[in-house]
Formats: sequence, C-alpha cells, structure tokens
Amino acid sequence: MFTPSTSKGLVRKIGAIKRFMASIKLPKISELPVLGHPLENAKRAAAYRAVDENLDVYKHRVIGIGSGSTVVYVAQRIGQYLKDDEYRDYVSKFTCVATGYQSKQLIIENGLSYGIIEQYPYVDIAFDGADEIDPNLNLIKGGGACLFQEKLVSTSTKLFIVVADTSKKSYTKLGSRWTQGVPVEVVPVAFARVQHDLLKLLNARTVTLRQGGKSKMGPVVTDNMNFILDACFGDIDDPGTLHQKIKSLVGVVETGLFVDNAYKCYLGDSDGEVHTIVKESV
Ligand SMILES: O=C(CO)[C@H](O)[C@H](O)COP(=O)(O)O
Repeated sequence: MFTPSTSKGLVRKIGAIKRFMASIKLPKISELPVLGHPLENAKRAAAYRAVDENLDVYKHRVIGIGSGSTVVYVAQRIGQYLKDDEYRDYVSKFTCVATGYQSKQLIIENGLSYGIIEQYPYVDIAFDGADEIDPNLNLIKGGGACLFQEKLVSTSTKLFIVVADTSKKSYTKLGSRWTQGVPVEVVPVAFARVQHDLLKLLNARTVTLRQGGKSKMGPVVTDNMNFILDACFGDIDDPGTLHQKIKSLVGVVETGLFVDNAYKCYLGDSDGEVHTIVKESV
C-alpha cells in the first residue's frame, strides 16, 4: 500500500538519483577504458574527437546523426554531454534528425530528442561514417544501405563531419579500397533496367543486386522501400561526373558518391590517435 512514509522515501530516492545524475561529468578522452577490439578503439577515438571539436553545445540546435558502426560513438558522446550538468540545459534543447531507422534508435537510446527532417530541414551540424574517403574528401557511402537519407541530411548542413577508422582512407582514387562497388538506390520496379544501363551505358564492370544474406532472403529493402545495386567501376577518375551520369538514369533514387559535401574527416587508429582531413574552403 502507498503511504505518506513510502512517498517520503520515494522523494528521497528521486533526490539522490538526481544528485547522482547531476554529478556525472563528461568522460575525458584521455581517461577512457580501452575497448576489447582495436577497431572499436579507432572508431570511438574518431567519433569522440569529432564531437568534442565540432559540436557547439551553445549554438547548435539541429544535429544530424548518420548510420553505421562508427556513428554509434557519436550518439554516445552527445548522450554523455546531455548527462553533464554543465551542458544538460543546452543539449536537452537539441533536436536530432536521423538518416534511417538505426540512427533513429541511436538517438532515442542515448536520451536525445528525435525530430523529423521534414520539420527541421536546416541542420546545424551532421556526423556520419563512410566506406571510403579520398584525399579531397569525396566519399563512397551506402555500405549499410542508408545512402539516400544520409545524402539528404549531409547536404542539409554546411558542417558535415565524417568519422571513420583509418582503413577507410584511400590514398588515390575512390573505388581502390571499397571494391564492392558504388551503392545505388533504385526504385524496385526499375532495378533490372538500371542494372542493364549501368553495364551497357556507363560501362560498369559488374552490377549486383544487394541481397539480405542470412538475415533476409531476397534483396535488401532500404528504409525507403527501395533496392540497392552495387556497381563496380574500378578506380573512379571523376566521382562528380560518374555521380551525375548514374543519377540521370531512370529509376535511380540516389548514389553513394558523396562529392564536395564533407567539411572535415576524423580518422581514428587503434592506439586512439586521430588524423584529420579538412576541406580547403567551406
Ligand atoms: O554509409 C553508411 C551506411 O549506409 C555508413 O556510414 C558506412 O557504411 C560506414 O559504416 P561503419 O561506420 O560501420 O564503417
């Protein structure tokens, strides 16, 4: 039964929890425990540094959260700011827009407020991963099949920050490290036609309809109910022109070539070292 004494106890407990929460401080990067897998250390190092150096807690209000395994640490870090009493009042006013269901879940799991891009079409800053990054900050994205909403969010901000481990850096041309092909999101009914056009008109070496594998029989269906074709062109000389040509095919929704879009890239290695690539001008 609920009595005044149990209610007093409850109030005391809530007070204690609040005091405990208020005492949580943003963990210092230099004091973080080492993670079990070297690659996870690399991803966390890049993501935490990217957030610490670019997120303006006092000015930014609409934050884009991308997809993939590296961006998990971005959402985690922003969640840590939310718990710190120095930043809580500001971070609690953030609205985070997502690039798909995974990032929506990340936003919610980290206690951040989720908003839809239809209501927040201007994004102050966006963070996302990449599958390959060239020296000019052109990217291949879409390894996780989220490329359309990733492009929507990343082109809705001037501050698009990329987070990755160093294995994603290409020293020469896009397509030299990410060899499974450029992801192309297509309307399902048009997939065979686009596949044919990519091979015959744009000279793709191979074009594969991405399959769900063990977790789903048949083609991968994106968050927008489309299919993904992986089109392999070898080393890509001119990503901008290739993107335009693919985009002009009937049935193509978006390509995974992100050209002249990223502002800065953070590449982490397993020792926790982080290297950056910065775009010359914004
Ligand atoms: O483009 C993406 C999903 O469509 C991801 O950002 C990209 O695949 C990188 O993922 P990860 O951080 O797991 O390496």
